Amino acid sequence: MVQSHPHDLRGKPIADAIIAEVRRETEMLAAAGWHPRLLSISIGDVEAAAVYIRNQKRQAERAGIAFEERNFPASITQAELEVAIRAMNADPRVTGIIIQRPAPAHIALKALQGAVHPMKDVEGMHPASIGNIVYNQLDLAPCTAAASVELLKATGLKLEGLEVVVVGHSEIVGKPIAFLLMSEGATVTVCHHMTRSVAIHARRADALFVAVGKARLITAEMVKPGAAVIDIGINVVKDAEGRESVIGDVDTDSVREVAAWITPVPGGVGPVTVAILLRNALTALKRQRTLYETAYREDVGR
Ligand SMILES: NC(=O)C1=CN([C@@H]2O[C@H](COP(=O)(O)OP(=O)(O)OC[C@H]3O[C@@H](n4cnc5c(N)ncnc54)[C@H](OP(=O)(O)O)[C@@H]3O)[C@@H](O)[C@H]2O)C=CC1
Ligand SMILES: Nc1nc(=O)c2c([nH]1)NC[C@@H]1CN(c3ccc(C(=O)N[C@@H](CCC(=O)O)C(=O)O)cc3)C=[N+]21
Repeated sequence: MVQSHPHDLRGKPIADAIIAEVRRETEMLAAAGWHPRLLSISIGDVEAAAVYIRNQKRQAERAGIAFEERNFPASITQAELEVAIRAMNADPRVTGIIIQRPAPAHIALKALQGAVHPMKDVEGMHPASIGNIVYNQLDLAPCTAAASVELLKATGLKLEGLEVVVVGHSEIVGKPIAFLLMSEGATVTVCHHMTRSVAIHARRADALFVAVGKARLITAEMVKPGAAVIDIGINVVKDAEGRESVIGDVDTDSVREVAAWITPVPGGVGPVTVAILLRNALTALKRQRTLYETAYREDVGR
């Protein structure tokens, strides 16, 4: 068990609160005959994603959402997968589709994500969903990005005018975080591998988001005293005895002395990411219900 520190901004209580709220709503929907059900697609060896899939399944069940895993052989083609996804799109019993990473090299994940119907895009990764966050419609955002912003909100800091720095600009994490924060009124600086001095930018930040995938990239002297630090990185490292452990992108022990809040890894962004996925599933189900009820309104089609 990892010890909790006074400056730690823990994800578990935030995730639990989101899941409890989702459960309350799924129970009401189920009573009206609307049963949320997620399908998880994994391709080939699932070892690297096994922990996340297990967590997703366990939390989905707590939230009153059915969760089914479909593992396809590594030899499956892109076209065959797209056919399978289209069948899930057309199946009214499927609320949402999750495409687990990593996938074999011959699979183009972006094209697969694009094959998921936007109404069933619970991961918020379809180009239409990404486009919506640019247009300030934030309710089906990419899970990890939304989770990171949710953690910042839990500090109670006012986002309007807040100086925020995001390190990393990937499509699934860094860029969506920047868009979400801009929508909330923050002043956002985005750093990446060509940024001349990440340290100079990072030190000005009231809130620092780090999504790079490099262990201990962010050290204490790069952090403004009193800042909130949201560590999204997941890195497997070995100690001197060869024991493996998971750490983030932030040198947590030194940064804890400077920051007012820091998200631990594990136990920070990860659990909230799963909770947001489930909240997205609820959002998707409610939209599907509205669509159905609109299409079959009495005054339509007569
Ligand atoms: N907790 C969670 O739910 C999730 C955690 N993750 C973790 O977050 C991390 C980032 O994931 P992801 O965004 O997918 O990774 P990518 O590898 O797609 O992106 C990494 C980003 O970091 C930038 N970068 C690389 N080196 C530096 C550097 N020295 N200084 C500043 N920026 C740099 C890259 O810039 P450029 O493109 O210019 O090279 C790129 O934008 C990983 O550790 C991943 O495991 C990811 C998803 C979910
Ligand atoms: N399209 C897509 N969507 C994703 O959501 C996505 C992805 N790609 N690529 C990989 C990352 C990783 N990810 C995590 C989810 C949960 C935990 C999680 O639950 N972590 C817990 C437990 C970890 C543990 O038990 O070791 C924690 O941090 O405390 C972590 C990481 C989602 N990802």
